[in-house]
Amino acid sequence: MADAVEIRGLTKYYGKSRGIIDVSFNIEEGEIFGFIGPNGAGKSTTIRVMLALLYPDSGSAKIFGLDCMKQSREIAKRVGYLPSEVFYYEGMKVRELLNYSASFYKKDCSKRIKDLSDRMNLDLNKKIDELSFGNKKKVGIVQGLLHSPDLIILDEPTSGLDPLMQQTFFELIREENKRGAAVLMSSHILGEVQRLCDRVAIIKEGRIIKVEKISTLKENSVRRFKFEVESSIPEDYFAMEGVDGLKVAGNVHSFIYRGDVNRIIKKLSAVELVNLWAEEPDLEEIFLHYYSEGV
Ligand SMILES: Nc1ncnc2c1ncn2[C@@H]1O[C@H](COP(=O)(O)OP(=O)(O)OP(=O)(O)O)[C@@H](O)[C@H]1O
Repeated sequence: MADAVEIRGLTKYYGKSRGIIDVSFNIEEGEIFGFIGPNGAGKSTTIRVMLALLYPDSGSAKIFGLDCMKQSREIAKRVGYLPSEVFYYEGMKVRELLNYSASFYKKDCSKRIKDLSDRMNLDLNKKIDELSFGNKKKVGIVQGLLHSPDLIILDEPTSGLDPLMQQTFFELIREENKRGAAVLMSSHILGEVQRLCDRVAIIKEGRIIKVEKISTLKENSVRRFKFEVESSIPEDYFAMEGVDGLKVAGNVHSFIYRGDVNRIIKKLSAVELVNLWAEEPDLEEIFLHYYSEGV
């Protein structure tokens, strides 16, 4: 069975300026895949090529085994897309706009429209120009999901949604995923990628620097240790590979550790401890680590 997404060596320049360079990754069927990097890293460019809104200079992009350039019409029936910014014909009512969108798919989407709008607390009888930015975003979400797509592409989906609505939105995406849809979500907010995704591609200055399982990213990388000792220990006791940013305040020591946890536990076990905290850093710290090392 073909992967939901297969991107190989995708490169796109805007004139002389870099868009994306040699981007490759796969998304398996049923997977929730995160795409993270700061503004301008190349997330939207990659997504626009996948949707045939941009033509790449080289490389290939396939969705369900279909070529994104040559078979974009077939692909469109199976893909739901939420762009980072949504623009609408302002004169329309929400219901009219959604029915109009549904007419492209040649199937009855009325129940889905009602269910999704209820879930998102969206009033179908409002005029588009009466809606706030957040409510327009909700229209985009319903529009992207109303045909029960097999692949959902979300470009910075949560900007403009309040925290409660973000929660509802994530639940909705999880349900769509249980229904069988694969998901690609771009974001520069690591917390939300961490909450939702199975795997993540990290993009920096147009290039993929890492594709990793969220669980591996969290497990195999940095941990923050803080501990209180009974009596003072030599300052260089923890001068070992993997230990970074050692701070000592009275009897309380703290540092960031990267590497096999057993090594550091053995080292710690020889010290008389009063208290110990070992914290799992969030993706933000891990991400910064990758960035600072320029991996
Ligand atoms: N239409 C365009 N013309 C020229 N350069 C562009 C154009 N669109 C994007 N770029 C450049 O391509 C690079 C990648 O931009 P892209 O929008 O793909 O990044 P992004 O990761 O999606 O960031 P953001 O979150 O800000 O949208 C940036 O350096 C950007 O300046």
